[in-house]
Amino acid sequence: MTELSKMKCEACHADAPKVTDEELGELVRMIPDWGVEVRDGIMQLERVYKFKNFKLALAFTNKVAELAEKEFHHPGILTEWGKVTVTWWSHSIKGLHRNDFIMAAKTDQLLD
Ligand SMILES: C[C@H](O)[C@H](O)[C@H]1CNC2=NC(N)=NC(=O)C2=N1
Repeated sequence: MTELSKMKCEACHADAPKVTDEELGELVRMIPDWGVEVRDGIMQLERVYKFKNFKLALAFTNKVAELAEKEFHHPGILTEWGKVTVTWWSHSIKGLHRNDFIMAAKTDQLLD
């Protein structure tokens, strides 16, 4: 299977399929540093990135924002002193699409 971070997001429509339980099991193993959260019934991927200070946290935040605009798929981002929490889910289907796993893998690549 192609590495997630090398894949492209597909346009996500309201009738796009959520990942199945089986796909979820496979895909989470490909992004081991990410957790699965459920908020208001919406399944989400979440990771907390640690930094030495706020300036570095903000710089990473801006990189994530650029990535989101490039792929036209946008996360929740909480930027704090020394920490950035990134949360991916697909608004249009109120859950997880393959796109969210691709974007989580691409987010990790921003650290390189
Ligand atoms: C209006 C709607 O949010 C937009 O069309 C796009 C932009 N970015 C998006 N980002 C995410 N995470 N999910 C979406 O469904 C989505 N849709």
